[in-house]
Amino acid sequence: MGEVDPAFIQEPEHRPKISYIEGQGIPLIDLSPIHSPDNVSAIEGLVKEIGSACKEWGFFQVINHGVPLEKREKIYSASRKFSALSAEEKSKVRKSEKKVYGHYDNEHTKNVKDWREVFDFTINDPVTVPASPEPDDEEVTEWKNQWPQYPPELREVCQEYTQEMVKLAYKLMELIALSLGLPADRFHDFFKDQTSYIRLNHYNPCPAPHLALGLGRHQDSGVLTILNEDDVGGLEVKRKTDGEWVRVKSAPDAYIINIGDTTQVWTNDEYESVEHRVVVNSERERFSIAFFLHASSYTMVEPLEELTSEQNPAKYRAYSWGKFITHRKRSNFQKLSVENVQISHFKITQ
Ligand SMILES: O=C(O)CCC(=O)C(=O)O
Ligand SMILES: [Fe+2]
Repeated sequence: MGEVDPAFIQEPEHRPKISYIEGQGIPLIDLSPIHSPDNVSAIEGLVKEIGSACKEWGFFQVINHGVPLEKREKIYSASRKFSALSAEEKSKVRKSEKKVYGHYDNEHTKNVKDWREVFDFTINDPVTVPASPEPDDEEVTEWKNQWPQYPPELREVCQEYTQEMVKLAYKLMELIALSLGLPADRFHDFFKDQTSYIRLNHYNPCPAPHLALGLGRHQDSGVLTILNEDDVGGLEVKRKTDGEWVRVKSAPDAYIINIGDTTQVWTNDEYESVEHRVVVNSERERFSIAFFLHASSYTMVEPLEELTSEQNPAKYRAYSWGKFITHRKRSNFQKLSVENVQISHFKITQ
């Protein structure tokens, strides 16, 4: 049994189990119909599948998504090269409270250290956001990317990959809108100046995988996440039906999609954002790439009017997306004595 710094050790109830349940039930959805949009009945079938997946799991996988394999291979290759650089080299693009994108290996989830390193970049560089989380402060600031010298192609392959993610994200949001009985383009306006970003994840082999987690349990705070993982595995989803952790077994060439907190609020809890975490192992390193679809910073997030009624009143107060992310970014670099800002803080209690 290996030993790790106590900062990584999870409380006993959050440690991974030795044996795990493989998430066979996680829906696998074939997106082929989106490439022939005139086939109305195929689209209708797809919309139904997406709707049930969002409702029952909050997680699903998609195949025939249209993202060229070559673009994904290129970004993985650059990500591997970057992760192999010396700590000193990587520290040149280190994330900090002021420089919020770049490399980081000291992240905590719920105050326990994660066994991973990340490289983050915003897809709209620079992105304009509030200068502080203070509600009355109207000042804005810009968050900019930091690109390393090596590998030189990193920036370009990331930009190419971004275009594919944005296209797929819009398609998925159209299907989600239709599944809620809304016009396909209902969500588009929220993304004019989107604050979406991409995270290249790297999980090293861990000497104590029974005590630590690659990434502690959490929900994604944005609209939707589009994740690709290599063949190592480790992502676990908290099954809605019984609260058990189940392992996602990624299908070849699939993307794993999950609903985020913003969508939960927009849909007034119709589609819930589900907890997930990453388990590590002692033998193989793991890479994954996550695209986080986020609204424009000036968006006020609140249940959509069409999805609320007298019988189903709004369950959340409106909150500013820009203030929310500014709050989150600030607390990422401080040890927390109170819980990070969550959508539950905006819940209306009757
Ligand atoms: O690496 C993974 O499989 C999941 C990463 C994730 O959930 C996240 O970065 O929010
Ligand atoms: Fe996540």
